[in-house]
Amino acid sequence: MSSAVTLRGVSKSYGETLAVSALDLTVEQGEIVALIGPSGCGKSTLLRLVAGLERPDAGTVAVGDRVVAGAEWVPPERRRVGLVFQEHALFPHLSVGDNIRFGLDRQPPPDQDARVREVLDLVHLAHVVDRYPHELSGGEQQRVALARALAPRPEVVLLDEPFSSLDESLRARVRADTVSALRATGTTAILVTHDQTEALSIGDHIGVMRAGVVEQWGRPVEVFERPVSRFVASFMGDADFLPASLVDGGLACELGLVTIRKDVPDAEVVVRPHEVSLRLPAAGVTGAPAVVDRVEYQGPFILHTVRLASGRTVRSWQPHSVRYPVGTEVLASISAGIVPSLLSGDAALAPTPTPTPTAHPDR
Ligand SMILES: Nc1ncnc2c1ncn2[C@@H]1O[C@H](COP(=O)(O)OP(=O)(O)OP(=O)(O)O)[C@@H](O)[C@H]1O
Repeated sequence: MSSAVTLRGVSKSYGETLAVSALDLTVEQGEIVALIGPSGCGKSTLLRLVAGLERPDAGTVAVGDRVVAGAEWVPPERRRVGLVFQEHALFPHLSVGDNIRFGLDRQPPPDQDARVREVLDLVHLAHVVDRYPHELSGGEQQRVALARALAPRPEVVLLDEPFSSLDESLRARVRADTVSALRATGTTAILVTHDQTEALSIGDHIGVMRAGVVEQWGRPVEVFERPVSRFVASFMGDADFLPASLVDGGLACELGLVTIRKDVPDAEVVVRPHEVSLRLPAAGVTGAPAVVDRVEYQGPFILHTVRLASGRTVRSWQPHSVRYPVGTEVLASISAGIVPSLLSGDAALAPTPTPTPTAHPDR
């Protein structure tokens, strides 16, 4: 598979601020990539560098096989890059059809008309071709913006928080329409988002950015289940950190044995709320004694925060039907089949051999 976008050693500063720092990135053709990271980490700057709205101070940017920044400079309008921003940025005085036709001015008018119909069909908005932007809902405007970006058949579409101005239920629908339009046309896309669920659900790859660099690049499951650092573990979902110590069978945290390896005495264990089981004490039930400290109703789940004997707390999602009142004594353990990530300092350790699922240091 050939690359659609390649960045090599790309840096960009604004005065004293290093927005993007010696960054390497390869996006394959047809992929949807989600970039996520805290505010100010350089996500939008990266998109602007690919679009040609900024020039890199160092490094090269290529779109397809063509270098567009670095040794060469190709202006934005000749990069075959489509843009969709948070603010829909449609021309208010042009109809939907003319907004889309705007980027097709080099094609004969009959071809333009056919393409306008085609891209509006893709986003299920053929019926609004003659309306003006103010006659559309926010979600419709965003889908028209996508149609306009797709119309000239770009090599890559860059989407900068395209759904963030939409309310939650609409966002899910527009997101699904966007993904299916991108997939149907095989268009490569780089999407900037603040929303972890969005990144995990639509990215073929996710780049977790921090301070101008991509701290982890991986498939959603890798980024979520095998974070490379404390930062990624805490940024991509809720995580609690428990110190581990050496016991007879390997390395254990307060919730039980986590690995048979013994070579990392100062490790910490990363546990997420869906990985922690809580059960009421009974014969044959094992786990670390804990007391329910806080209970939050979260719709499909009930988040329980429990205090362990050490005074540390961990969170556990319980199904809708289970709600232990504050003060309930429970036994907490890492759910069967879960292999928690381990940290040494701020860096993750490579995946480790697992203990037998029932092992617990207290029993
Ligand atoms: N035109 C500019 N002039 C000066 N500084 C800038 C400019 N654009 C961005 N920056 C700075 O560069 C850094 C990266 O900004 P960027 O907009 O790329 O971050 P971001 O990750 O997209 O943030 P957000 O999620 O808040 O949109 C920030 O510190 C920002 O203040």
